[in-house]
Amino acid sequence: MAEEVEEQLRSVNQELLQVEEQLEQLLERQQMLLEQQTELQCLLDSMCDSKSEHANTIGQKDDAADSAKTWTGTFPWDKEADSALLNIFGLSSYRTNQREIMNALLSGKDVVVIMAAGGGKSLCYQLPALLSKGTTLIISPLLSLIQDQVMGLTALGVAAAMLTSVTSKEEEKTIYKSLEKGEGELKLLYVTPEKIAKSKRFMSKLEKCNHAGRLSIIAIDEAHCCSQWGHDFRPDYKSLGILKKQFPKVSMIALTATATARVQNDLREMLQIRSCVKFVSSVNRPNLFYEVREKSTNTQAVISEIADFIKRSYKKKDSGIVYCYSRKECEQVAKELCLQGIGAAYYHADMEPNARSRVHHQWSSNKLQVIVGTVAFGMGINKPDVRFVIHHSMSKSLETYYQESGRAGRDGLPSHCLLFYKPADLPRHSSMVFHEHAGLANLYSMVRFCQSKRECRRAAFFRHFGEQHQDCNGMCDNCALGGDIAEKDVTAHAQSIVLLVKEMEHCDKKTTLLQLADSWKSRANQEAQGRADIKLVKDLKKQEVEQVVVQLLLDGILKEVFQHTAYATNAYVALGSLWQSLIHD
Ligand SMILES: Nc1ncnc2c1ncn2[C@@H]1O[C@H](COP(=O)(O)OP(=O)(O)OP(=O)(O)O)[C@@H](O)[C@H]1O
Repeated sequence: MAEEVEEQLRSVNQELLQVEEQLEQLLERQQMLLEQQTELQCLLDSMCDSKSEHANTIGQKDDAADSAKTWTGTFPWDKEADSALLNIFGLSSYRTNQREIMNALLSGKDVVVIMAAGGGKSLCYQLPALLSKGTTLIISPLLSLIQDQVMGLTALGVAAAMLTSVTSKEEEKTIYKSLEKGEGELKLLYVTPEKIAKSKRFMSKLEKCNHAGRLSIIAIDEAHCCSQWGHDFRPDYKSLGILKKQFPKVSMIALTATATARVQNDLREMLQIRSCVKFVSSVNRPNLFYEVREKSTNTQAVISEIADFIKRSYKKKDSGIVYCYSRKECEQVAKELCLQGIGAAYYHADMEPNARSRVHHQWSSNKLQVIVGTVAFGMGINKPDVRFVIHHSMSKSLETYYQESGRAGRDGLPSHCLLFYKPADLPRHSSMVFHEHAGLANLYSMVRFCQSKRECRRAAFFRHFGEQHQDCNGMCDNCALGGDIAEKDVTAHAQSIVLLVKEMEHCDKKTTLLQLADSWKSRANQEAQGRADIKLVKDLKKQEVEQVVVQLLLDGILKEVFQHTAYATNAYVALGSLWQSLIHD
């Protein structure tokens, strides 16, 4: 009798365990669906926004949704603006939306600008700053970016200054006098967001400047840094919401090259400019050719392929950038490229600032053909004639990749963006971004881009940024060469990989992505001995098995889990919530 009860108890316990497991899986699935729901709602909102913007152009009046068309007419400052454009900036005409943005801003509107890398965002606040009475405040995330801008403006004879960690006490005094008492001319003042977040003294001077009617415009550069959903969230940007509260009458302009619908909504919310005028230019860069190549597991072979590509395609030694994942890789790749006769030098955050700016300067002045950098070689690069950007490893998100590759061809001439991808690069990336908000989701969108052998690369960008599809004109590998793909049905392989993980989990064994691919391949080959139905396994190369595993991760059938050791975060593979449907299909 007791044995029977014990047996029943065991069975109930077992079923309870299964129920708990299923509950956990359902909760995860719920979380994933909730995130998707928010994402889709944002996308829908932004579509409605642009619909009402369109309605506005054909006659309906809606203050919150003005369109570019509203801002094309004649304005009192036209003459003065045209003259400053030519005589100060040396430019003969406006680029798309620049004039309209200026008109909206000078009419007292708050403005959000999404404009592709190299589109000419700076002019959108610099020109209005010169036409306005008083000082324009610009918040920008990086010291180097600020230094470049102030140097450029000063060379044009514009009264620009910055308040940063490298500003001398003397300069600071002059700037504060100008803000407080209007002494001396100060048209543009650049600060980092920390100044707004942490300096009460600065905020009180700004208050006085505004009180005297001398704070004309507030510009937020790289505004995607406001959003946790963006690829480069900066906590100090969170405090910028105070600006609209404190200076409600001062027009604000927020600018970025990349913002999904969700990021756009987020930054409008954060900056308290919900009823702003939005100017969204296309993310399309028609002159860039996008290509993803399979990356060899042999380090030397990858570098040789990069060197061959550069030597064969750019006989005139045109400028280029090679992005690497780590500082060590940067140094190694630069050294190898030099050995293969290419003028290259590395650039990363571990270098002396002087050495870094020397390398940057040599490259900018064409004394050096290739700069091999980490992400530290980032914002503020405005060399127009970069003919190629090569990624030795993928970026951590599609937005980051769009920005980095977008440094090619800012002059509008044909340029090449080449990315080397191998599935084995995923684990080190994922353990790096795991702690970031939406880090894994952003990384997976990058991996989807790399894994795809069919979809137009541009279409992936359009979808990601919620934009309508435009013709690629054969300017990506999948459109240009898409016909030659050999298809393999890997359903059976995928199912047996999932079963292997299930078995491992049952025995409480952990496995990394690469170990899993390895152990599955050797086991499957053993099983295949003498069995016709699983012969296919032998057809798969190791990289292809890894690709199948990665695809299972992207589809949520497998998931990455992370564990801390004393030294590192290790990524393991576990079963995701959809495994049952895969097994039972
Ligand atoms: N109207 C114009 N006519 C010709 N060139 C222009 C015009 N406006 C801007 N440019 C040039 O385009 C280049 C890019 O401008 P800017 O640095 O403002 O781009 P950006 O949109 O801020 O790019 P990023 O996001 O990469 O920083 C600069 O060299 C600038 O002088």
